[in-house]
Amino acid sequence: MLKDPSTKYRSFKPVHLRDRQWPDTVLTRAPIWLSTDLRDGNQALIEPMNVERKLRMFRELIRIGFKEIEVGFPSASQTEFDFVRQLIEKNMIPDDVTIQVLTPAREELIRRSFESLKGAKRAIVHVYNAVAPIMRRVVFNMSQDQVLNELAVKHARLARQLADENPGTDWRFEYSPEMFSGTELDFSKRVVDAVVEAFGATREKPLIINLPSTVEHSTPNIFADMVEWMHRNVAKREAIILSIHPHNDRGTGTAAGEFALMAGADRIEGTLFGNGERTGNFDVVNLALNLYSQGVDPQLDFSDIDAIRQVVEYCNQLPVHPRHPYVGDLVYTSFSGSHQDAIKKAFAARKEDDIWEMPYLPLDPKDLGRSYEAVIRVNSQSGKGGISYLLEHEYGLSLPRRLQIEFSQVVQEAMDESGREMTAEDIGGIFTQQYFDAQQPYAYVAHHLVEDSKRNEVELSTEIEIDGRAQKLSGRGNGPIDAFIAGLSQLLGEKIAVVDYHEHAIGSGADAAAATYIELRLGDSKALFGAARDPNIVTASLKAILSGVNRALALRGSVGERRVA
Ligand SMILES: CC(=O)SCCNC(=O)CCNC(=O)[C@H](O)C(C)(C)COP(=O)(O)OP(=O)(O)OC[C@H]1O[C@@H](n2cnc3c(N)ncnc32)[C@H](O)[C@@H]1OP(=O)(O)O
Ligand SMILES: CC(C)C(=O)C(=O)O
Repeated sequence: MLKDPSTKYRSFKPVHLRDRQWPDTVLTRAPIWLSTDLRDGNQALIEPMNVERKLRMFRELIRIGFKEIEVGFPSASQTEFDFVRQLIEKNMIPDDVTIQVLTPAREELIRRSFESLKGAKRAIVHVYNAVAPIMRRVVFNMSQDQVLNELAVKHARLARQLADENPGTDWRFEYSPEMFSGTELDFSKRVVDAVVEAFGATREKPLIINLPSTVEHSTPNIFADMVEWMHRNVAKREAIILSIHPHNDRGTGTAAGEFALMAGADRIEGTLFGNGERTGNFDVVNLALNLYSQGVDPQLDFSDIDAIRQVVEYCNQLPVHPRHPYVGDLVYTSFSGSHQDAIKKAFAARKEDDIWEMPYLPLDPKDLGRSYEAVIRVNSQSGKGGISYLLEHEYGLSLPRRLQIEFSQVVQEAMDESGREMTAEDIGGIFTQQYFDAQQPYAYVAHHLVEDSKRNEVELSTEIEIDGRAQKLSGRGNGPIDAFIAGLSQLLGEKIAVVDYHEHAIGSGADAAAATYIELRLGDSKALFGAARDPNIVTASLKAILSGVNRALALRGSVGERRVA
């Protein structure tokens, strides 16, 4: 019988931390950020960045506001080495930015890394070695004590010594017990305590201890428990800047990062949009904007997020997914009808300085340089709310509710036929064709209005065309609409009843026009709308009536039977 294949896996173990504090913590300030786009991100690319792409990324990271940037792995290749040299020799590192380089705990590679940093004003040398049982057993064939002494402590001392031999640079150090998330906590603590001593870290000159979930293999609360355990148990917490470096193998890298900061970490390493090994590194943009959406200044500038995405896509030669948090093409877009309706109503109710409270939109797209136009898009899942939102935002047409319902059926039919998404332009085109252009067979030409103030009435003379032939009409009434309806009813030989009337201005000043929507009933037909726009408000009303009559006749299929006086 076949064995259940899942039995080859082992579940992760909980951490015994009964009085854990992190679940009740709220993040109220930005962490220290380190971008590792140029190192961990770069080492995961199909084609690693050349110097030109690395420079482009470096400049973008500075523009965004990163103050610590891991610029490479200079002992890995000449390109990596040359890039670090170029930054230093061409004086390209701003005074408030510190570059960092990564090196394994291996003598020749540490020496080469120091060589690459010659002449730097400031630098962080980041040394790592794996500490997990699997690596001790199958890669190093070393005991815990050997890993601690022969890899970690020995190379920490070497790095310290090389720094002392090059006093022209303001050196800082970082140590990562690689695969921390898969290592016994008491062993990680032993290694960290020993390395803190080897570097001679103090409160004044702290060591960055970076705890990676090199591979994420537990729920994010477990990683947070491990970080809190370290935060509370390391011997010299005051001499440590506690950093974390989550990956995203289980899809919970962001949660792991947030929880670990709540658990006591001061600093976090990640990449823009989460590029990195396998399913990626921790996504800095994701956390920064999560903080921002809670009213916390992330100290990083994502106000033109699409421009940043373009640079990242160019440098990494990898696309960002359309549903990627905060940046994807579709993340501020609502297709479903009830969502569109709620967004439309909330935008209408919102005042300029209100707290952002918007259904289905956790963050104001404008803050990231995105526009509201993309918020609502229309397909077969959409309803009247989205359709009328687009007409209002793109064309300034504010349809009355019953016309919204009537028009959404017209759009639905068109969509069922085409089976594709409708753009604002498509919808504007359908509305124009259905309502504004409904001037056949009856078309407005001119009118003359005389007010009879004694009788409180008006007399309206109108010239229209019927299938291109001129026709004069006249009528009296309590206003121009009433008077026109009287004349037109006589011409048609049918009663025209006005059910509803709405009018509003579009634009202002010399370019202003009136938009008029009139719901009417021709004879015993069902009520429907006509609509028109015109700089003259009376003309707009008369055209809207003709639009309604023409639409009613077309619907009835009785155009041929109309009576002409
Ligand atoms: C989780 C992380 O992201 S860590 C960063 C990983 N990033 C990278 O590896 C990208 C850049 N790396 C490289 O360019 C290369 O791998 C280098 C320069 C680091 C090393 O290259 P090489 O010497 O050719 O070794 P290789 O790439 O095969 O790495 C494995 C070797 O390093 C050894 N090694 C790793 N760490 C150590 C250490 N601290 N001390 C001694 N040996 C070590 C391994 O045991 C293995 O040796 P073996 O081949 O004798 O079994
Ligand atoms: C070197 C360390 C920080 C690393 O990249 C990892 O463990 O993922």
